[in-house]
Amino acid sequence: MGKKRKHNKKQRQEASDEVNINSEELGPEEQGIVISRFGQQVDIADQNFETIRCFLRRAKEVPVVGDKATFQRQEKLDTGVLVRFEERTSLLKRPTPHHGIKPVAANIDLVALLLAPELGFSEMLLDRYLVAAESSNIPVWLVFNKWDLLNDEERADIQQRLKTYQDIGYPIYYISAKHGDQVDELVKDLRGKQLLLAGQSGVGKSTLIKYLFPELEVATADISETSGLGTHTTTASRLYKLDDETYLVDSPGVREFGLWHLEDHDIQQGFVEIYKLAENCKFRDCKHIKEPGCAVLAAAKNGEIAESRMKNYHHLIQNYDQQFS
Ligand SMILES: Nc1nc2c(ncn2[C@@H]2O[C@H](COP(=O)(O)OP(=O)(O)OP(=O)(O)O)[C@@H](O)[C@H]2O)c(=O)[nH]1
Ligand SMILES: [Zn+2]
Repeated sequence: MGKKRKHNKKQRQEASDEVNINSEELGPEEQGIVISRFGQQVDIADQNFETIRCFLRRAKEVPVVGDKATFQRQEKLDTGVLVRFEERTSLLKRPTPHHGIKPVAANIDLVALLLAPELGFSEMLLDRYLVAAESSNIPVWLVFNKWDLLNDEERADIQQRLKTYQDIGYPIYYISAKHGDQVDELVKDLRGKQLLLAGQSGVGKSTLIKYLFPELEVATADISETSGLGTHTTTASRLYKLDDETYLVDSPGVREFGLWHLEDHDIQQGFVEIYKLAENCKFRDCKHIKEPGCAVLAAAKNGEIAESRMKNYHHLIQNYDQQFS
């Protein structure tokens, strides 16, 4: 009985999809980029970066912000239909509370991780973010914001601490999003990337977006008003265009991805300078805790690995061992 009802519901759903998607009324195929998703609908920006709300043709297709999409317009309805999306160069996924994994942003080729002084800049949190980004195989740039709040002595201290990361190979920028200091330099280097803005609450992500897109509030209001479809909540991911080849994704779902659960192998590979040395360890499954013939421990002893990085690596790997094995 219950089964039958479900079936009928499915048929009704299919019938209503037919109403929305009448192939005779569809325009030619066009290329665009997914800028936001709301359940079974997506906002796609066309070649002029004008937004069109599109329906998904099949429920199994799950486009996310950043996907390159082919769509067709339904002129009469002022909407469109997503036809397909291209193969992705990267896919950032988020764990869900019940051990599931949810895709959140596609084709991200750089994470710009914002840091700020007054939240108590912490190497531990930074290392967690780096491990999470490395596990998705996405390069990270460190962007230290609110530089205007620091005096010379404080600046020297932060620069000294971040030098460890520069030496490992992470590019570092010092900016003030509020006043626009050094932001243009950062943006120049970002050209050609599809980047994700990440960082703890309060580091200044919205302030940076507002500086880069002064018209933002107008644009956002336009979309929800003219479409009249679905809800445009502040929790939706969003893609902004900096220029024809540079896009910025702000996704509240992944802003704080440094706080997610980390797997053992993520931790081992996520400390890139440690991982590089690990191939010289005597045991292939060496965790560099106290194993004999450990090349990492030997390098740490010689000062080739920064003390704080080694300490944080040990802290993470041992805590997770205790918790999950
Ligand atoms: N002095 C100074 N303050 C800044 C700067 N950037 C941001 N702030 C301030 O820091 C506070 C938090 O900034 P937001 O942009 O809201 O931070 P956020 O990262 O978007 O925070 P969430 O939305 O919670 O994720 C605000 O009061 C900003 O005015 C800066 O460069 N210098
Ligand atoms: Zn080892």
